[in-house]
Amino acid sequence: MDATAASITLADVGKVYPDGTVAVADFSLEVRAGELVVLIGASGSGKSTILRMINRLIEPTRGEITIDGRNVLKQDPVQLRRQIGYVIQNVGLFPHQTVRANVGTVAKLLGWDRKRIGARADELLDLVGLDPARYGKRYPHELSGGQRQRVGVARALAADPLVLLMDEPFSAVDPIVRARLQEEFLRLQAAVRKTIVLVTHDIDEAVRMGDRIAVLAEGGRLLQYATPAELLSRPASAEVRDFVGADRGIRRLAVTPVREVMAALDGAARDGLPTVDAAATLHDALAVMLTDDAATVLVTENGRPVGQVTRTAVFETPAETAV
Ligand SMILES: Nc1ncnc2c1ncn2[C@@H]1O[C@H](COP(=O)(O)OP(=O)(O)OP(=O)(O)O)[C@@H](O)[C@H]1O
Repeated sequence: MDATAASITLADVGKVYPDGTVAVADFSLEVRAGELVVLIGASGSGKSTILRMINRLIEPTRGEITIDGRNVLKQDPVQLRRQIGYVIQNVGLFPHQTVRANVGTVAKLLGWDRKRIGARADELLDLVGLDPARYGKRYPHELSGGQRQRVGVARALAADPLVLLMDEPFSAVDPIVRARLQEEFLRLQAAVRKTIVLVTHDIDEAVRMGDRIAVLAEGGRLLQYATPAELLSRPASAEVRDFVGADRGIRRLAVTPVREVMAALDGAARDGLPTVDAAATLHDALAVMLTDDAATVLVTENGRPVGQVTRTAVFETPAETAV
């Protein structure tokens, strides 16, 4: 298969556990190929259940799930899982196997020869920033929490899956390591462009990582499915607004491009005004304004001024959807 990523569709999916708990009532979502979608919501809202239905660790009680148009419920679950990377909170590395063997697990199950498995494991360790010569022969207990998490990601990517499912992948490490792992992971994702569904309860992580964010309430009720910027500037309901938090205005700055709020150049003197690139965020523009004590910055594209942003415009919130 040439494709490196696949679209995922969940249509009217539900899960009632044998004890009668309706974990997910009726959930639908489309994830585009190569997109990183975050599922976020209160504890018990059904996030993990939804994630695990995609690789059939949990069998849905209703609805249809397709990956690139193929119904996952009609595929052999073991075969299916080998094409889907899965990363969980405490990684679940095999304690008695070396790092290299852990990373090669799925490739081995797929019947690759030893040389190819070894080469692939080293390539993946490199990719997640662990020197194979230094770490390949170690055992999981000889690594830090952050390093273990990287091995988990390398293992999930080893068989080049079309889809990656991640359940609170960064929550077991301290905030500083977490931020670094998130950043590294985004760089990795820019290179491999997998289709990723990531579960978190951390709104900052969702905003930083997600191309789109699905906000869930109890029973897998989908409150809003939107880009981070849209979610923060136009929460669809009071429930979503409460969930994304009081400091959403600040978060919005980090995900809104200056391009979205810039005004036309007004003929007045531009000499000496600080500049930001059109690809920069409002957060960047504000930082420049504060550093240079300026009320206006010029927005440039390929070095030429194309617009301007004022300090007032930075803090203007677009009209919210009525609630
Ligand atoms: N095996 C099970 N049997 C019965 N109920 C279950 C089972 N697993 C989960 N549940 C229930 O289903 C609901 C959804 O659980 P799920 O783990 O999907 O939520 P979550 O959003 O991932 O929660 P958290 O953020 O706390 O991890 C919860 O009410 C939970 O108690």
